[in-house]
Order: sequence, then C-alpha cells, then structure tokens
Amino acid sequence: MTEPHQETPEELDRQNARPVDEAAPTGGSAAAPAAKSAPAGDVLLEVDHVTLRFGGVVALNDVSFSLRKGEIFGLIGPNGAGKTTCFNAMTGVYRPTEGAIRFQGESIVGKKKHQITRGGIARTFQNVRLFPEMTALENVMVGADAHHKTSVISALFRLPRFWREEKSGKERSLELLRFVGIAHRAGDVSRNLSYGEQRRLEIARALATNPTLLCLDEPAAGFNPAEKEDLLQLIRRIRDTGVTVLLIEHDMRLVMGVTDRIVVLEFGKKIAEGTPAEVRDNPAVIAAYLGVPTDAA
Ligand SMILES: Nc1ncnc2c1ncn2[C@@H]1O[C@H](COP(=O)(O)OP(=O)(O)OP(=O)(O)O)[C@@H](O)[C@H]1O
Repeated sequence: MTEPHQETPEELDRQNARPVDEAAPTGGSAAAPAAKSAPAGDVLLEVDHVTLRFGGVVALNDVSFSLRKGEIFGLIGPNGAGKTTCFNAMTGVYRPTEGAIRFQGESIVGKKKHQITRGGIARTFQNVRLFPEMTALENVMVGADAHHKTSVISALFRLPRFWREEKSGKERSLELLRFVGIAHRAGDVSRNLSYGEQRRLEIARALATNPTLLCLDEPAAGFNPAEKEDLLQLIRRIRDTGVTVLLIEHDMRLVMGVTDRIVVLEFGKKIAEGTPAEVRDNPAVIAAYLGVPTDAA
C-alpha cells in the first residue's frame, strides 16, 4: 500500500512561501483575473475513483466527480468527511493511494505543487497563510512575479525587461487588490490587516498566479453575515472573469447561494451530487448533517 506523501505544517508553509520563479503560468495582463476562453460546460478536472488512505484511515473511498469549466462547484460534508484531503490530492499535497486525477485531460498525480500551480490550479487554505511582515501588495506580487520571464542575468543587471516586468507585476497586483476590495491597504504589512482583509488578500494572491481553477478552502470561516455576503459577490465576480471555482465551505447558506453544483462527502465516500436544490432535498445528505441513519431519514 502506498502511503500518501504527507507534509508537516512547516513544509507546507515553506512551499506556500515559494517565491517568484516557481509559482505560475505565463501571460496575464495588468487587468484583474484574465478571462479564459474555454466554453463553459467542458470538463476541467476529473477525480476518477480516488481512494486515499492514511495508514488504516480511509480518508477518500473510491470518490469520482468532475468539475466543468466556468462553474462554481461546492465540496461539502460533515467534519472529517474528506474534503480537505480531496483538495490536497487535487493540488499535489497528497498522492492518491488509488485512482486518477486529471486536469484539462492530463494526469496531475505525482506532480509537484508548483507544477500544478503553474498548470493553472491555485488555492487558499483553511488557515490564513500570508507573509506577515510583507505588505499586502508584496504578498500579491509574489504570485504575480511568477508571470515574469526575466532571466537571472536580466534581473541581476537590471535590464529593461526586468523593469518592465517588475512594473507590470506591480500594476497587476494593485489591480487584484482593487478587485478583491482592499487596494487601500496595499502599503500596509499584512499582519496589520483585519482578518477579513487577510482572507481577501489570500484570494488576490492566489489569483495572481492566473489560475484556470481557484480552490477556496473554507473562505468564509470566521466571517459575519455581511462579510459572507461580500464574499459571495466576490466569488461570483471571480467566476465571471472565466475562472472556475471550487469551494469547500461549511456555511450552507453561502454554499447553496453561490454554487452551480455540489458534491457531498461523508466518511470519505461520495453520498450525493447535484444542484444545490437537489442536494438540499437528498435524504442521505439530510441524514449526514443531522446524524440520522440514512434509512431512518
Ligand atoms: N494527515 C493525516 N493523517 C492521518 N489522518 C488524516 C490526515 N488528514 C486527514 N486525516 C483523516 O482523514 C479523514 C478526512 O479528513 P479531512 O480533513 O479531509 O476532512 P474534512 O472533510 O476536510 O474535515 P473538516 O471539515 O473538519 O476540515 C479524517 O478522519 C481525518 O482524521
């Protein structure tokens, strides 16, 4: 049995802190997230019979589902259902014990996290992970810098290309801060931002890698109702730029209000899939959330 590669929080932080050269795809403009031209409805990401075990714990048990381009997709389930494990498998943190994960038709199993990011998948984490002593703008530029094609020589000798790219990275980062609504905090060190602003900053930083798919892990955790409403609007605006969004979220109002389709996990198994209305009325889902056996629901 292959054990999933499991990283310590320190390792994850280091990787999350990976600067500039290893983070993202090429292209991008100074505008907010670049619109993708793929027609909505095509399969973007496939989770194909994925099982993932941690020793004796089966965190994911033969799970299959697909994300379509341009949709907002929810991954929900009670605590310990396997949502974060699934996210981690999709973003290269864990390797499935069995099964395949394909992004744009290509297997991503075994790829390094930075390769997956460069391929177009960005994520935020359950807990805020910013560079606390860097300004909000600098935090975003870490992602935006990854667009640079500047060679080491060009950077060392400050050749014109270096300055051009430096400038466009800064402009794009400012644009992203504006997009998420915190441009006024651009020059403030991120640890001084409010919790809500920090979460927005994380989203801006993820968008700076110019993703095709943005994965948000409990983005509304700790938010008040007004902040949740703002987040819902932001997620819609992100989707409207052409970015597909995958959302793990416990807040049912938010999930039901913003997603196009939902998959429900319980004890590592997929128990339901469908539109918010279909999922809400599904007896197995009701039972999972209320803790009632399915056959008694
Ligand atoms: N690194 C790990 N080592 C061992 N077991 C783990 C590990 N990560 C998760 N698990 C186990 O796998 C199962 C699924 O956990 P996971 O964190 O994916 O659930 P979740 O749906 O994201 O839960 P929550 O909503 O509480 O964040 C749980 O039983 C958990 O204890």
